Amino acid sequence: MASSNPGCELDLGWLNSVHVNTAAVYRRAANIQSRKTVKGVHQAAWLLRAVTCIDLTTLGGDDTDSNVMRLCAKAARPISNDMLNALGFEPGSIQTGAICVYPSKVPVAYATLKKMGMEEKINIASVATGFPSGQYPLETRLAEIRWAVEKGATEIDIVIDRSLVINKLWVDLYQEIQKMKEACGPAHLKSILAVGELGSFDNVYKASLVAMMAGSDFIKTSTGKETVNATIPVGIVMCRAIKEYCTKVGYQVGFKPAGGIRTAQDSLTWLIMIKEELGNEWLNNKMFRFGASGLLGDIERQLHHHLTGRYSSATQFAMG
Ligand SMILES: O=C[C@H](O)COP(=O)(O)O
Repeated sequence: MASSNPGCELDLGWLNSVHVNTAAVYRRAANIQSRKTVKGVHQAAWLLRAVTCIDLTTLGGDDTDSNVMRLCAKAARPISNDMLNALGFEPGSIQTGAICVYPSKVPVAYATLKKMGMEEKINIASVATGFPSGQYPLETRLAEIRWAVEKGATEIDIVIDRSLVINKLWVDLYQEIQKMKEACGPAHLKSILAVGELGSFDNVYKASLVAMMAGSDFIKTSTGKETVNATIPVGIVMCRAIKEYCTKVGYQVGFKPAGGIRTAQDSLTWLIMIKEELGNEWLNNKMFRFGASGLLGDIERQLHHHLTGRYSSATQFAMG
C-alpha cells in the first residue's frame, strides 16, 4: 500500500488567491489533443501501461454477484496470455490497478480475489458516501465507508457534497472530507469532485485544493453519472492543483479521471497530458488511475491490431 497524504491546515488565503485562466486551459488542452500519438511498439507499451492503471469498474443498478466475479477475473487477466506472449510479457504478468464497485459488492469482490490469490495484487475500490449524489446525512455516509473497509475495500472513492462548493462552504467541505479520511482507516481515500457540477474552473481548482488539504490520497474527476465527466481541460486544472499542492505541501497526490473514457486513443491522450503536466513520477498506478467501465475492450482491440494488422469485432473482447 502506498503512503497516505497527511493533509495540512485549511488555508483560506491560498484558496482566495486562486484564479484559473480559462482561455489558457482550453488552448493547452487543444494543443495536447491535436498531437499525433505514439505508434507501433511504443504505442503497445503505453497501452499496457494504461491497462495497469485502470480501475476496472462496474457501477450499475443491475450489478449482480456474477458480474462482479467476472470483473475480478478480467482484472486478474486483462490481456490474454497469447497476446502477452506475442508482446514479450510473461503470461499473467499484468493486472489492472483495482476493481471498482458499489459497497454491497465488496464482499463478493474480496472473496473472489482471495480465491484467485489476487487480493494482494488488485485493489478493491468501493464508491461510498451516497454515490453518486452525496446527498445523504453525514453519519450514514461515514458508516458506508466503515462498512466497505471492514468488508475488504482497500480504496474508498467518496463523492463530495457539491452544494458545499457551490455555496463556497470550504470549512464544511474540509471538515467532511477529514472525517471521511478518518473513517477510511488504512484504506486509501479518493475524492470525487463531480467537476461537471461545480460551475467553474476556479471552483474545480479550489475543491481540488480543499480535498488535498483534508488528506485525500487521490482526487478524481467524476462519478461517470454527471452530464459532463472527465475532460482534458478539467484534467489540466486538477493536475495544476496537484502540482501546486506538491510544491507547497510536499506530498504527491494521485489523479483519477473517470467517466466517458472509452477508447485506446483517449487513454493515450490522458497519459500524454499526465506526463507533460505532472511528469513521469505520476505515470504508474500508485499515482494515476483511469476510472473506466468500457476502456479495456478497446485497448485489447488496439493491441490485437498491433499484433495482427487486423481489427477485431467489438464483441471479441467483451468484458465477460
Ligand atoms: O468511477 C468510474 C466511472 O463510473 C466510470 O465511468 P464510465 O462507465 O463512463 O467508464
